[in-house]
Amino acid sequence: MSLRAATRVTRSLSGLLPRWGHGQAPPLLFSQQRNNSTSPKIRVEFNPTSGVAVMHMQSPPVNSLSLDFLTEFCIGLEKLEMDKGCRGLIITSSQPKVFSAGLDILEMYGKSPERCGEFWKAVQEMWLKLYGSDMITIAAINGSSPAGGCLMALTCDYRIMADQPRYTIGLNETLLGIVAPFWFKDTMANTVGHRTTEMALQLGLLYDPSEALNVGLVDQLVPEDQILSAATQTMTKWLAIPDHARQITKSMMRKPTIDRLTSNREADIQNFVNFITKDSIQKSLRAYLEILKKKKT
Ligand SMILES: CCCCCCCCCC/C=C\CC(=O)SCCNC(=O)CCNC(=O)[C@H](O)C(C)(C)COP(=O)(O)OP(=O)(O)OC[C@H]1O[C@@H](n2cnc3c(N)ncnc32)[C@H](O)[C@@H]1OP(=O)(O)O
Repeated sequence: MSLRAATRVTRSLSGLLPRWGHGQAPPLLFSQQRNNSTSPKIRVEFNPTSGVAVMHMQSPPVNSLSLDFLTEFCIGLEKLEMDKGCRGLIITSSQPKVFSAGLDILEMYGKSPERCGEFWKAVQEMWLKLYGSDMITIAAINGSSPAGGCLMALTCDYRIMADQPRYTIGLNETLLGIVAPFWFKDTMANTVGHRTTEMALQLGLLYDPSEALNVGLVDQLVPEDQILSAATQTMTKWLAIPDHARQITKSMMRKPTIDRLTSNREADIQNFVNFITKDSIQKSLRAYLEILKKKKT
């Protein structure tokens, strides 16, 4: 069953699910340990000669954005940002078929409000650091990239996607019964425009690569085995622009969007915590997780 179809089933399933109290975890049916491995979730290769770093996301099975992942990602990004020799960053995945599955649903399910707040702060931090980066950032999207994974790609300066029709990308939050926050919406609207964003967000559209190229969600499609060489070629063009002029221009374009979150950070965390810990939302997330599990059987 496709996830789209599966999500329709979520709605009919939800009435059958048991109720549980606010902030109280229902019985754990899912492995909550999966992302607790101590092996690095990010591998960075930096070439001092070209001034370009490649960040490989390697958090099995699907590079979901857990608190640990986001913390490691931000530390890696900060180190590169502070290195004056590093001018460009390519972000890609080492996991087969998936760029990133988006936010780790297990971080939003059955967790205390405090933990949810800590998690959301890390999501904000990732976006603020990447959207505001002085480096040239290119997403080499070599797999599916729903929701938070799409946000991560949108946050870069340029997106190259593997031309593989079974891969999809988009902000599909509404399909899970959740709402993309205003800064997800702003990031998408800044890329593809208001009308496309309005429709895509309401319908939770996941685009295949050609559709994504058509609406401007990605900038280029290439065969999967050429994705890193294409990203390197594009990087070379961008590196030819004087850094200070490019950085000031980038900041001019992005600052109003960044300021909007920066000046509302605490309220945004509170909104997230209030929303995600609601019984009805927890119920949708639980049903969605069950469907993801059942997909295999
Ligand atoms: C009023 C306004 C207030 C605003 C409040 C804010 C509200 C919250 C906003 C939240 C914003 C963003 C949300 C997200 O990013 S939610 C995540 C959305 N992601 C998805 O829907 C993707 C789901 N996954 C997939 O579609 C597929 O897994 C895949 C990525 C296409 C890969 O397919 P696959 O066939 O290769 O792998 P699959 O068998 O499905 O999965 C392998 C295992 O990974 C688990 N898994 C998949 N995705 C996630 C995930 N996002 N989090 C946690 N775990 C995930 C899956 O369950 C399998 O597990 P297991 O191997 O069976 O144990």
